[in-house]
Amino acid sequence: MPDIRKLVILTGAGISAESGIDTFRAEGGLWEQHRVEDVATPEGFARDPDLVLRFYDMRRAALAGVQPNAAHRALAQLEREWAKRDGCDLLLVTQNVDDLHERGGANDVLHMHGQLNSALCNACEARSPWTGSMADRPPCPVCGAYALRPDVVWFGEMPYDMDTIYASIRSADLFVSIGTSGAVYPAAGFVRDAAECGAATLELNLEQSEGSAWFDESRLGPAGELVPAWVE
Ligand SMILES: CC(C)NC(=O)[C@H](Cc1c[nH]c2ccccc12)NC(=O)[C@H](CCCC/N=C(/NCCC(=O)O)S[C@H]1O[C@H](COP(=O)(O)OP(=O)(O)OC[C@H]2O[C@@H](n3cnc4c(N)ncnc43)[C@H](O)[C@@H]2O)[C@@H](O)[C@H]1O)NC(=O)OCc1ccccc1
Repeated sequence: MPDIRKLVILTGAGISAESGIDTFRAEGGLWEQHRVEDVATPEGFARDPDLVLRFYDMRRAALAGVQPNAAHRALAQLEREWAKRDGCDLLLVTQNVDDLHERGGANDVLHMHGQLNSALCNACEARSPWTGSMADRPPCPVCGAYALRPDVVWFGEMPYDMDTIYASIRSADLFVSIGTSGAVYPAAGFVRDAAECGAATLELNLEQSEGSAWFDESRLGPAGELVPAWVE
């Protein structure tokens, strides 16, 4: 990648599939087990907060039983190499709320849809590292209010750090998408934004996605094989 200086990488649930984390739309995936409207919307939280808090407690607890895979580790290695190259920028943005990029060795990961290991207080808006349960309604560690919610972006809510993401996409030489179905916006629109700003675009995915037509190149296969091969 000699002529690439500005690189943006977007990841989705597919990069964590080989670690044993359910994807969303696969057979038996998360959205088959739970109605999105009930567990991943502000309205669902208002209607039945216990159901939502238990849903995220279950996913948070499951994190302890999984490990990063070769794809996570390869991106961490790329991050280290890229940091040594003068005038080169790498933005690693993920839709995933798991912590496998960081446990795979990556330091600078932008979680545009939030993180399971973080609590958001609806009273003081503080964010607190969180690894335990939230269903037993603990108080906010900052203001003491009983108003904690999972620090994740639900449908209808604005994703995090969109200005940073769009600024990087606008100046990118290469946009790479890994393990995402291209079904959820605004993330699903990034490839089009990048292409319109003149970036080359590459997709690494198990199968064709809803956005495949927008990529210059699509390599199909498991991320655990495709990503280390691409990074090499
Ligand atoms: C369903 C969809 C049509 N709806 C939306 O997109 C909505 C509404 C909307 C907005 N704009 C639109 C435009 C058109 C239509 C609709 C909309 N979007 C929103 O509400 C967003 C907020 C969306 C975020 C919701 N929260 C999530 N997650 C956090 C919670 C939680 O995790 O519980 S979304 C969640 O689902 C998405 C799942 O997608 P994937 O990660 O791709 O997973 P999926 O299972 O679908 O696919 C896996 C892929 O991996 C591949 N794979 C599997 N195994 C492997 C393997 N081993 N190797 C490689 N690949 C593999 C498979 O082949 C597959 O392709 C991810 O984004 C994930 O974060 N907010 C917003 O728009 O705010 C206003 C706004 C306006 C302007 C600008 C900014 C904002």
